[in-house]
Amino acid sequence: MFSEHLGNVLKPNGQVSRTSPDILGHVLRSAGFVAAFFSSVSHSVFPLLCRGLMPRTLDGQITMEKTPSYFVTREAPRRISSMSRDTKLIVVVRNPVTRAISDYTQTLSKKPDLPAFEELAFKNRSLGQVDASWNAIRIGIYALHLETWLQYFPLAQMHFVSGERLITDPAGELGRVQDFLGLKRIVTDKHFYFNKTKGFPCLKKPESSGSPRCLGKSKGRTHVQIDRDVIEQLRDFYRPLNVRFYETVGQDFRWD
Ligand SMILES: Nc1ncnc2c1ncn2[C@@H]1O[C@H](COP(=O)(O)OS(=O)(=O)O)[C@@H](OP(=O)(O)O)[C@H]1O
Repeated sequence: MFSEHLGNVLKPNGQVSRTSPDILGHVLRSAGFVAAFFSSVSHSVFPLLCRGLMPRTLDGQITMEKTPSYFVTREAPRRISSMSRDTKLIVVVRNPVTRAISDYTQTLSKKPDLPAFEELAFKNRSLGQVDASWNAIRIGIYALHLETWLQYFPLAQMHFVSGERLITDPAGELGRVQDFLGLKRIVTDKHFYFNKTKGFPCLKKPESSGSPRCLGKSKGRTHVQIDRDVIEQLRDFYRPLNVRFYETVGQDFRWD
C-alpha cells in the first residue's frame, strides 16, 4: 500500500515500484533479490550475502522495504535489529475481524474449493472456540506479535497506521507517516481524490504517469458475506486482545 502512495518500495513480488529520490530515496533493486528478505531461509544461512545485496543508502535517502508478513514472522525482529537497530518500522493495522474476512476473501479468489470461513475460524463453533492457529485469525492478534518486536525495538521506532483512516483520510495518515520518517510533508490532500467507482481514494497524478491511478483490482474487493453471529463471536474473541494492543501502543483504534 505504501508503495502506491509513497513510491520507492520493494514490492512483494521483488519488483521495484517507482523511484523518487526526493521523497523516499532508493529501494532494494538487486537483480534476482526476492522480497521477504528478513523472513527468507537464505537470510539465516547467508546473512552477509543477503546484506551485501542491499543497496547503499546515500545521504538524504531512505531505503525502504515492504513485506506484510514481517510483522507476524517470529525471526524477523531479531534479524532486522541485527542488521540495524535504528530501523524504523511501519505497520498498517485494521480491525482484525475485517482483516480475517479480507484474508479469507483473497485466498478464496485463488482457491475456490476452500472450506467455509466458519469451518476454518472455529475449533468448536457452538462452544465459541476460535481457532487462533488459523493464519487469518492469528495474524490479527496484534498484541502478541508486537511483544516479540518490543524485545528488539523501542516503541518510539514503530509507527502504526490505521487501515481504516488510510481509506477515510489518506492524506492525514500519510502526513503522520512522513512526520515519523522525519520527512517534509510532501504528500498531502491535493494528491488524492475519492474514486466513486472504486469506492476508495486514488492518486490524482502519480509520478510515473500524468493520469490518475487507483490501486489494483485485488485491493478493495467485495468481501465474502459472513454470518452476523460469527462476526460477533470473533469480535468477542479479539476484544481483550485489541485492548491489550491499544494499551501497548498508546493508541485506540476503535475497532469495537
Ligand atoms: N486507496 C485504497 N484503494 C484500495 N484499497 C485500499 C486503499 N486504502 C486502503 N485499502 C485497503 O487495502 C487492503 C489491501 O491491502 P493488503 O493488506 O491486502 O495489501 S498487501 O497485499 O498486504 O500489501 C484492501 O482490503 P480489502 O478491502 O479487504 O481488499 C483495502 O481495504
